[in-house]
Amino acid sequence: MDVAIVGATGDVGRAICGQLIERGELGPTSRLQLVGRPGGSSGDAVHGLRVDLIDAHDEHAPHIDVATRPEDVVADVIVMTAGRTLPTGTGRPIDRDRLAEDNRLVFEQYADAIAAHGSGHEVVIVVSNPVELAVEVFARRLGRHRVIGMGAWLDTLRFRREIANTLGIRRHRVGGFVAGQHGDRMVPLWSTVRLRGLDPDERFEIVERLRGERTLASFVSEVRAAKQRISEAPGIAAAFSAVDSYPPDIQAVIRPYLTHQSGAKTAHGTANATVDLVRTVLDGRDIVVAGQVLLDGEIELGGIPWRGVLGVPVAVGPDGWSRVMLDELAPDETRALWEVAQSINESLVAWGGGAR
Ligand SMILES: NC(=O)c1ccc[n+]([C@@H]2O[C@H](COP(=O)([O-])OP(=O)(O)OC[C@H]3O[C@@H](n4cnc5c(N)ncnc54)[C@H](O)[C@@H]3O)[C@@H](O)[C@H]2O)c1
Repeated sequence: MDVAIVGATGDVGRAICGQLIERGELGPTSRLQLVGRPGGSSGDAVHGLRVDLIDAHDEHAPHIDVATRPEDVVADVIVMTAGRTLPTGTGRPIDRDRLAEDNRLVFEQYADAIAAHGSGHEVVIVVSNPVELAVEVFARRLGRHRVIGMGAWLDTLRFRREIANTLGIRRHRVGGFVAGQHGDRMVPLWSTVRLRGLDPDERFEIVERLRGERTLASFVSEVRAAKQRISEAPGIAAAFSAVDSYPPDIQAVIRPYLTHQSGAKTAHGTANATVDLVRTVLDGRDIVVAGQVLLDGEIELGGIPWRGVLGVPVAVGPDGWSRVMLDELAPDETRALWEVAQSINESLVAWGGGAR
């Protein structure tokens, strides 16, 4: 199987290339295509990146080649990680509208080229922000089931890690999903949390303790207040310490926010979640992950079959996602998901993404 990384020379793109090879997801008979921007600095840098990756991993590297035109992108799985990112630096405002304006053209350029020149079977994993806009643009051109945004899976892994960390166990013992919009408007689905090795009563008791009296009705305002408080910390180390005092779902939003703001960005965690999804597609079996997908009535929100991009648990296999895997949710979860879903559709219209 072949994988293409659009935006390979960016921070996230490089980390994905490294992890794909180091984790052994692409054997010597596979192909890794590094895609750079025609005329941009990445158009030159992809050639250098290719040599550097071969230098590092010659014994087990896949065949690595380069493309600098959207119409030359060829692979079974295409990872979209090109485009502008949110600025780093503490206290910098987050302007998603501006990001959407800049990146929409990049998304359209690649989506149009893949629709015109591709095999018709590629699965696209979207990393670039705003994830919801990119999913909308690619899904409308390539077909809904072949496009998965990885933001909900990254949010899910962060939520599981914060729960695991609070309990002093490893992340692989924690199950459960995050839905909604990637980032601040994620919806942590506490009702889906599972703890390996514990029976339902024990789990219920632990979740109650971790969560306290809170419901998702206060989640957005809690995140806002937490961000404000950590921004007032006397330094970055103090700000990271302050994060430890919050419940796991709030930590899952503000710790990566602070990581990005610190200037370190979140390239390795993002790459890990992306490579998970690539492996899931290459694996050949249906596996349940969370992802941003374009829904066409698969779930009901606000009493109507919902249409629009939303992060939900989905079964993913070699042809993309096939089914939404949501059992009955708690009332506060349904409500939060509905509010977020409406807000995403409004944003997509404002960003010219063409939500129905
Ligand atoms: N979904 C997530 O969880 C998540 C997490 C982190 C970053 N991101 C997003 O991923 C994207 C990349 O982040 P980064 O930190 O690697 O940014 P970066 O600035 O380091 O890299 C972006 C890369 O995209 C390339 N690029 C820009 N336009 C291009 C085009 N038309 N064709 C090919 N390449 C092009 C640039 O040359 C650069 O190499 C951003 O949109 C960022 O917001 C998403």
